Amino acid sequence: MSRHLNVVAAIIERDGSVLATQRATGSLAGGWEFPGGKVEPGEEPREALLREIREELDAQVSIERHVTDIDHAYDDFTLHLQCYLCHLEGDGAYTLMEHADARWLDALSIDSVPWLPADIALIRRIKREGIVR
Ligand SMILES: Nc1nc2c([nH]c(=O)n2[C@H]2C[C@H](O)[C@@H](COP(=O)(O)OP(=O)(O)OP(=O)(O)O)O2)c(=O)[nH]1
Repeated sequence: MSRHLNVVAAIIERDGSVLATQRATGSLAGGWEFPGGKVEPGEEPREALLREIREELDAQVSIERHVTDIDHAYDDFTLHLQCYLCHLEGDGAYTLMEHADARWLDALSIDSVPWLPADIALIRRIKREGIVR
C-alpha cells in the first residue's frame, strides 16, 4: 500500500512575487516548492502551517486565505497539498533552516526553477489568480 501524505504549503506573497524554496534532501532534492510540510496528528492545517514556517524559515506569517488543494500521485506516495496565501510578519526577514536556496519569483520568473511535479498545477492557479504579476 502506498503512503498518503497530508501536507500544507505557504504561498508567501510580497509585491506580486512569491517565495520559492529548494529542497535540500531526499528523493525530491533540488526541486522547488512552497515552504510547509506534513500536518501532524491532531493538528489543524493552519496551525501546522505556522509551525512549519517557524521551523523552516524561523519566521512568522499571517495567513490571508486558503487558495486551493492539490492532489498528486508520485511513484511511491500520494499527496494532498493544502495551499494558503500568506505574508511575512514584521520586517520580512527569514532564515533558511532546512532548504538549499530560496528566491522571490514574479510572473516573469516563476517558471525559471524546476518546481516539484505536484506544484505545476498550483503555479498555473497562482498566475490565473494574479497572485504573481
Ligand atoms: N512543503 C511542500 N511540500 C511539497 C510541495 N509540493 C510537493 O510535492 N511537496 C511534497 C514534498 C514532500 O514529499 C512532502 C512534504 O513533506 P516533508 O517531508 O517536507 O514534510 P516535513 O517538513 O513535515 O518533513 P519531515 O519533518 O518529515 O522531515 O510534500 C510544496 O509545494 N511544499
